[in-house]
Amino acid sequence: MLRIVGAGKIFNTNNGNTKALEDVNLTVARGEFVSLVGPSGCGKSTILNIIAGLERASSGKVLKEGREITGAGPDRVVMFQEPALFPWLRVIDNVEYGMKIAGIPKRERREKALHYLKMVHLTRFASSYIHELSGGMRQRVALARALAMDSDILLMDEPFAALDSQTRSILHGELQQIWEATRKTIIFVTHNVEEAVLLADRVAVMAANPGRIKREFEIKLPRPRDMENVEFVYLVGQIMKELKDEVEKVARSEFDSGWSLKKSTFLLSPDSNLGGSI
Ligand SMILES: Nc1ncnc2c1ncn2[C@@H]1O[C@H](COP(=O)(O)OP(=O)(O)OP(=O)(O)O)[C@@H](O)[C@H]1O
Repeated sequence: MLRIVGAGKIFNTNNGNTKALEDVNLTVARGEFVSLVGPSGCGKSTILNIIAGLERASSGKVLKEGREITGAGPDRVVMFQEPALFPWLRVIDNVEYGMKIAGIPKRERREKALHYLKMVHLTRFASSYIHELSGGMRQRVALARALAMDSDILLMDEPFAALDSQTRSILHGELQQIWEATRKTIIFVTHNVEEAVLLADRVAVMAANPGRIKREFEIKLPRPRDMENVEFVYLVGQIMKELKDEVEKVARSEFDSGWSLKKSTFLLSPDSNLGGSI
């Protein structure tokens, strides 16, 4: 069980202090898949970084199995939008890299790397270099590398945002299979409400200025989920509605006066991906 208890975060910058998070409370059960959605700048990445131990909360705390997280650890792995792979290493060596740093013996890490490359269907490309792969394949290498660390928590920060919708859809399928096979706890940040509802057990909607959790939606639809299912569409609509005020609030503070967000722009965006707006 992972518990964020009353977490706040203040960044001190040259332009003064930014209150990025205030009183964030979130509990994630072992093996649960939780998505975080919210307007741009509401602190989604900051929450992931605090859980990862890459940032310290200014107030409150994060507990994992009752123990306070005070720094980074191999039990929590982060996966970013840009896969950050080493171009001079082959695919297999990229997957092995973290294990090598962790001091895992060569034979064991090779076996594990092959196991996870198989899971992301990239065995054939084990000896390829990164520039020879498409964006989707690179992100699958990053996923294999993250899985190979054997962490029990996978923190994913908009991992598929840069991919085209077909590739993203394939990766959704793979991620669901992997999650079902490994039962890792996943916290998944996305701007795409459909993606959140498709994958998660629970969607936490955040508010901005300061960042906090506004509402949580349990997604009880059976898997694999059908995006055209009436209940699916209804849930996406409900979450979008919850977000709309927040997105408007942020947009108003960022745009000129007189700006307004048309309802149609918001609800009818092609794949519920509100891009930079949320
Ligand atoms: N290292 C930092 N130093 C100063 N301010 C920061 C730092 N990191 C984040 N912030 C600020 O904290 C707030 C939350 O940022 P964060 O990146 O967590 O939001 P986000 O919801 O992930 O945004 P987006 O959806 O645009 O990626 C923003 O106002 C941001 O400018």
